[in-house]
Amino acid sequence: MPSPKARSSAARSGSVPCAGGNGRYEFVSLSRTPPPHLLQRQGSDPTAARLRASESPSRRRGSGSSTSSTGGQQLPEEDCMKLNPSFIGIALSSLLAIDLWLSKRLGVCACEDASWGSVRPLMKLVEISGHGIPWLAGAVYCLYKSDSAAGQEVMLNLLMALVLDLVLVGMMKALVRRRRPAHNRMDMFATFSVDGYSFPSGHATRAAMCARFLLAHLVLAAPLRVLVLLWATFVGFSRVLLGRHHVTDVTFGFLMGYWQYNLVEMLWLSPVMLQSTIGQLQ
Ligand SMILES: CC(C)=CCC/C(C)=C/CC/C(C)=C/COP(=O)(O)O
Repeated sequence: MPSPKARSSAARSGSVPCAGGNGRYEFVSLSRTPPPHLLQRQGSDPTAARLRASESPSRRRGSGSSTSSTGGQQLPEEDCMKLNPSFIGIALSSLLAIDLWLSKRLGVCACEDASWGSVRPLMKLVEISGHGIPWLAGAVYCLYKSDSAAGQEVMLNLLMALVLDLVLVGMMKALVRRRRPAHNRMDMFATFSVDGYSFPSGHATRAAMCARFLLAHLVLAAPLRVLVLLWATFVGFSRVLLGRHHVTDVTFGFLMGYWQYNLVEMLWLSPVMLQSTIGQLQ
């Protein structure tokens, strides 16, 4: 075995230890051509195979053929590519690892025994405030009760926005099929089958979209506008605290909800348009 000192100097010089035929370790430089006796052994040595695989693609291409020939062994190019992860691949798996770790650390209300388990009932109230059913019921009730054409128009479009949100989030969840965090307890009120999936958070999309909708179409005093923004933020944050979602599910949910409001504005249903559509149908 090399001494720790030998190992650290090897790391500095860009060389790696490799088991020699007599059981002793020898050092091979990654930047220089290995001596012939080692080249021969690399053909069947797994350590050497890893070294070849981690060689940069440009160096491999430099060999002038679609196969790398080292020590007389022909190695298919695709095999090397599989073992040599791209920068984007490494960045994505690092982000995923941070996401899993952070989501687990923040899931402090995931059950009653968790560190903030006592506030779980309060978090579940926040969860209900962002659920689809109260929002749909509220929009239908306000549409029915509204006696002005402008009020009816706004409520009709809110209803359309809520249905659009359910459809888009359902499609996205079915497409991505990311599992909810392992520490989540599936005790949610009224869910669809796709709600078994985690990405994106439907509560976060709805909170972001409805907050934008209310701020744009209701005349609210400044403290109420701040309250709407705080509510939307808290709904998203509570998803992670309850252990329902990963941080990235909520972040993406907010972005998607923000964008969904743009779509609602584009598809805005006006009374004139509705009348002409109904006229065409008759
Ligand atoms: C009228 C009707 C069919 C309403 C359906 C409303 C409904 C069940 C919405 C699902 C809301 C929900 C549980 C979304 C999941 O949110 P995440 O934040 O956990 O993704």
